[in-house]
Amino acid sequence: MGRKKIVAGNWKMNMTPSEAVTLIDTLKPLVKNDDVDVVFCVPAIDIIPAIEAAKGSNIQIGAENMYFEEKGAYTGEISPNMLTDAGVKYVIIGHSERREYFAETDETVNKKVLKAFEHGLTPIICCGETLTQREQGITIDWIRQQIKIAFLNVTADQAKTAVIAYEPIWAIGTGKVATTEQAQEVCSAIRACIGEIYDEATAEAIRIQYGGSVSAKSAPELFAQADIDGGLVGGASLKPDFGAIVNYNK
Ligand SMILES: O=C(CO)COP(=O)(O)O
Repeated sequence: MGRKKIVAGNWKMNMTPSEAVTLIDTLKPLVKNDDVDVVFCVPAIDIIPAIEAAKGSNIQIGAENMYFEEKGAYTGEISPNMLTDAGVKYVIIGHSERREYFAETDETVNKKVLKAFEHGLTPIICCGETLTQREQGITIDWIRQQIKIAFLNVTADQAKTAVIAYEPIWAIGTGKVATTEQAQEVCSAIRACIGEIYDEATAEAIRIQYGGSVSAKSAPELFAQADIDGGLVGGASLKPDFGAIVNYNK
């Protein structure tokens, strides 16, 4: 049994609530594809209007981040309960921009991943190397470390339902997409690492996305790779192009 593809948009810090509704109305008819799970990860303030706007479509709404505590004195943070109560199913954890600008670490990523599973949220767990790391030949070592810490104390049953997004930092927002071979090589190493931590069945079940300058042009070849189960799309998820990316196989 094959893994179902999953294509997620990461809107980052774009779209006001009213712009979110307009964009979803525009994209709704373009992102129909029974072969693909379609997720729009939107800013927290857009979640409620986005869920309303996406009703009756195949679009699921995700969050871009959440905190790892249940509630309390954490000014500015969003709790897992707030997300599930609003109808959110997916949450991006540990995006490289969160790690770079908001001091997230492999350890906080792990806490958030555990908390997401506790609440029945599917985490989209991000990993990726810098250009320097790639040039120094330590990409696979680095990614394995990120994965091993992110999955500490995660059970095999939980891991089977997780999504991992491999996003080379040098390919994000740069128009520099990793070559198909580079992307497949790392996604295959991630699957092997999951196999080592858990077992073959877990490695086969987990879904691994590629992210970094994914476009309507690059998506078909990327998503056809054995270990690439879809994409996490930034810039192109804000445009009608996203419809073509979701329909990469048509
Ligand atoms: O960071 C990304 C998705 O999370 C990728 O962004 P771009 O598609 O804009 O390169």
